[in-house]
Amino acid sequence: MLHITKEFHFSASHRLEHLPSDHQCARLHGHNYIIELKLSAAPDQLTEPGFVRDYGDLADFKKWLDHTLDHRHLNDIIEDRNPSAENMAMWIYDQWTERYPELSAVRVSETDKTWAEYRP
Ligand SMILES: Nc1nc2c(c(=O)[nH]1)N=C([C@H](O)[C@H](O)COP(=O)(O)OP(=O)(O)OP(=O)(O)O)CN2
Ligand SMILES: [Zn+2]
Repeated sequence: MLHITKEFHFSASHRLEHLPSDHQCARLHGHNYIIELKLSAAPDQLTEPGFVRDYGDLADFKKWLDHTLDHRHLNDIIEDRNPSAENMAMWIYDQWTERYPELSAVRVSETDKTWAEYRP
């Protein structure tokens, strides 16, 4: 298998529910998020130029990210689940798997030390 990844950045606020009230993440705070999309294909499925998919095709995702999540309060956008990094990774995967059938994983970083990954 061949795998490609591209990373995207946005900033947003959130507040995590179901945590003890003294947990720091129960309070309103923000992150400079990094999202990584991973796309995969078998060698015989590469496009003629030898791509899993042209990185440039992911411009749609960047536009959506800027419009939907950048400088927003995530609790207002992702209404059906707590906006943890894990839930964000699953939510983004579900929104984009139809548009990019080669999508194999979504990774979400909230801080420079943490990553959550969804790989169905
Ligand atoms: N498994 C998860 N744990 C935590 C999540 C999450 O989404 N999934 N989210 C948070 C907070 O929103 C935030 O990311 C804080 O993370 P944390 O690493 O605990 O915070 P710090 O940067 O302050 O950690 P230091 O160890 O002090 O650098 C919390 N947990
Ligand atoms: Zn947080």
